Amino acid sequence: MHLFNQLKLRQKVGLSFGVLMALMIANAVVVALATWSVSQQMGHQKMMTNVLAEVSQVRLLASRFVNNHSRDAAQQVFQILSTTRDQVERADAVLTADQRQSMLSLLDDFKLNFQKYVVEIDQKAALESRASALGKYMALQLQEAQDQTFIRAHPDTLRALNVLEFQLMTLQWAANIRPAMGSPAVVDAAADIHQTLATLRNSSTFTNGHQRDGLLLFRIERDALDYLASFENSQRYQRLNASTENTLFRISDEFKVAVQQVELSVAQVMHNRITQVVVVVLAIFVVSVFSAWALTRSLRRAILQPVQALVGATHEIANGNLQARAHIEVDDEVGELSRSFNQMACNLAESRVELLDKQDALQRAQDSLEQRIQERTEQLVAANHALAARELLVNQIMDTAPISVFLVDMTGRITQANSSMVEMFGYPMDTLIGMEYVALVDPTEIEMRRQKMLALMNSEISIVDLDRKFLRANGEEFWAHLTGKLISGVAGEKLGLVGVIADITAQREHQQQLESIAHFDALTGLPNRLLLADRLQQALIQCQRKNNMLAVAYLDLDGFKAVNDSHGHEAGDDLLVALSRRMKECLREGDTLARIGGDEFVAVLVDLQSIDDCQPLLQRLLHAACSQVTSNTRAGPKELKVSASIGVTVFPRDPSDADGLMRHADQAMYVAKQSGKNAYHLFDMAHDEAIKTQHESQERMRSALIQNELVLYYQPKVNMRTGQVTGAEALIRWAHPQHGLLAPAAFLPTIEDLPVSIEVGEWVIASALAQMSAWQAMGLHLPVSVNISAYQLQQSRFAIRLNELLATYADVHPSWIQLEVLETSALEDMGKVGQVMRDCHAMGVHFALDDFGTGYSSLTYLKRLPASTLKIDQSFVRDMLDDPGDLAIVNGVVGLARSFSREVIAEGVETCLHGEKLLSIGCELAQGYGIARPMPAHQIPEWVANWHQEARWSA
Ligand SMILES: Nc1nc2c(ncn2[C@@H]2O[C@H](COP(=O)(O)OP(=O)(O)OP(=O)(O)O)[C@@H](O)[C@H]2O)c(=O)[nH]1
Repeated sequence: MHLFNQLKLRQKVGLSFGVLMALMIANAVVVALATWSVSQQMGHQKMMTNVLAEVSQVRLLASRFVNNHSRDAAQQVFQILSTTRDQVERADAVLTADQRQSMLSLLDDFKLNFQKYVVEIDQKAALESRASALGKYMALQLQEAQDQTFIRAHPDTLRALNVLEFQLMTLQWAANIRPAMGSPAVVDAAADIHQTLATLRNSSTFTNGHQRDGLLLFRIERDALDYLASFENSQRYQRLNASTENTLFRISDEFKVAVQQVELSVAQVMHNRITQVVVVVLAIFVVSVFSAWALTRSLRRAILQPVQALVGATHEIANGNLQARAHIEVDDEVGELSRSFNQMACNLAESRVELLDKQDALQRAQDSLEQRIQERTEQLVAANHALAARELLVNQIMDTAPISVFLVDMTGRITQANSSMVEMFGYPMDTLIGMEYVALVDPTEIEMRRQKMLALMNSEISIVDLDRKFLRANGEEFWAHLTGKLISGVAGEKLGLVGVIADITAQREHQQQLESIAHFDALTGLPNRLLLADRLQQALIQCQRKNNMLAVAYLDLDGFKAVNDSHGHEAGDDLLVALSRRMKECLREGDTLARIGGDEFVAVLVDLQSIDDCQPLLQRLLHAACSQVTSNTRAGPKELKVSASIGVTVFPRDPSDADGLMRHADQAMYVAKQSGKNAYHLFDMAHDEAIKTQHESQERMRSALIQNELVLYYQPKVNMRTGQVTGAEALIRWAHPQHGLLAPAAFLPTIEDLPVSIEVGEWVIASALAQMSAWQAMGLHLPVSVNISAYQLQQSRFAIRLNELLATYADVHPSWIQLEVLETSALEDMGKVGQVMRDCHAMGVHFALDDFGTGYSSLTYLKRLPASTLKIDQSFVRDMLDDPGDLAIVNGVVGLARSFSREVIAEGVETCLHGEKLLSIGCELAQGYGIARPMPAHQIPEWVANWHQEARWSA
């Protein structure tokens, strides 16, 4: 034990563990050996039991074979015998050599006897079979013999045969009864048969030598003897069987006894072995328990007692006795531990002193810290108060605003809201807080709005500003303006959104009202001009898409002013309202009726397939417009009635734009009015084109006047006889910027009878006067004639305007200007024109009748118009040398002039001959290419100075 104490703790534990392990292994080995030995014995015993069971099985099968000769049973017996033999041969551990030899010889004997028995049984079966066959054959023979005539003649023989038959049957019967085997009955039956056969042999028939009968009887006898011999032999085998059977069962009994003895001895061995095992195991168990107890005791002394001493010292130190020490005199780890512990206790005592010093310092530091905390806390409380006051203020401001202000976190839930939001949406504050913002919008849009809001939060867009529909708690929808802005924390991290919602329901209603006012007529409620323009535009797009037609009907009430004037404005209003309603009723869905002012309406008729489609609608409109209406007049309610004039244009036959269609419908309405009212008129495109062209020409000519593009050329007029230049005809030319110098025929017809032609005519007179004034200033006094159209001459203010122009150029004497009246056939009111000419004449102005002779009423003009000169048309002059008709006319005109005391001048003098001829007729005044072509004004003075008549003219 002292030695054990000297060991280290680790060694003590290792040693104890080793001893315990050795004991456990020894226990395990003993138990394993015992188990193996017992199981061996049990195996032997089981084998013996098997052998015994097989012996019983062999007995059983052998008995079955004995009883029913079952070939299967015999086969199994041989099989089991062979198995058992193998087992016995291999059982050298159980059986002694003698036992084994004796068992094997018993088994071999049994097998030999069983084989013999099987052979005997087979032979017996063969004999019995033979006896049976012979028996049947005998019966047939006996039947044959009994049937023989001769036998019937010998009753003894017959009787002997009958007896024999009976005896054979008896034998048969006796043999078939197994208990009777070998019994006296069989022996007696056999003796009787011998007796009967002897009787038969001695019978007379047998002996009489009737060969055939004798042969038959002899055969019967022989067969009967054979039968009997077979039978007896089978009986012998039956006896052999019985003895072999006995031998068999005896051997098997002996074998069984031998096996049982072996089994008993095996059981005895097993019992002895189990007893030995139990004793050994118990002994080892006791040794183990003792060893464990001894080891535990040693360990207790070596470990527990020092540890307890250490624990005691620890408790003492824990209780404040830092002088306590553990007194342990062992050399192991516990001893080391106690020494370390004692050292630690010393250190602890020293540290404690230091600690107390430090604790004092710490206490002082803590006091100062607490004071600082106190001060800081007071500051924080003050700051919190300020913050709370500020928050209160902000909340009050937020709650005062009539708008919803709220905060939304990054998941889209409302985290803060003002009281206006509670009022606006009708949710209690605690429901609003935590609610998803998107629950406030239209439920069908929730998912889309949620996605958009989350996208906004994760985007760079910091603010949204839009109008949107929201939903109150009671399900009521309302329009509001939403402003949403991303909010961030101090570190720039996104915190969510701040939202402001302002209810704009009233604003929108006001806006809708304004829109309504802007688009609808206040009196009738019909669309106004603005909305009409929009609808017409849309209708045109649809019409082009559907490839059909639409009509624009411009409707103006007839005589509406009279209603106002006679019955008052209110009555007029009533009438407008009632007629608007009726007219609207007679249109189709899709058509538009608009009031564009006063008593003017426009209907847009859509989806027409042809122009004819609009006629029934227009008829209905006319009918509705002239229906009777009861209106409140100044004199009380009265039946009033007006009618309407409608102008219609149809798109795309009229391919104009919306404005063009309106204008054309208006023009057509004007025509309807002109044609007697209460009717509709379809706009005429060709007519419109003509007017347009006329208008353009007029505008172009005005522009030419303004741009000074018109110029006057002058063609000299001469006296061919005297060689005097008598004047010049002013001929207009257009110095067109693109087309060059244009003759009057190129542009005057386009402005014929248009107001601009008057302006051009006046310009010609004014320019000629200006030119005359200029020439005069140069010393050239040259009378000038200008052409005046019938249209201009018929203007009521012509004389006045001429006077004004003459007054402008006062230095030019009126008698120096001559007006050549063109197109005299176009003069409508001869009396009026005559008066104008006389008025002009009174001013000193002379007239010439141009192209005289071309019109068939020229003579009337000559008679009634106060013209001092006749101008022979150049067409007659040019051809008079060849055409006697023209010459006759020229002659006639010259004669007329002379008769009426008028001057005559010929134009179209192209050659010297023309001049000669005219002179010969008596016409001295002339103009034409033969004299001079028309020339610019600046060339005239030189030409006048240099011109000389043809020598032949003066002759
Ligand atoms: N009662 C009423 N009269 C209006 C209103 N607006 C315009 N008027 C009058 O309607 C009349 C329309 O004038 P016109 O179309 O020239 O009169 P009208 O007698 O129909 O002439 P025709 O069209 O040539 O047959 C004018 O006297 C306007 O003063 C309105 O809102 N109410």
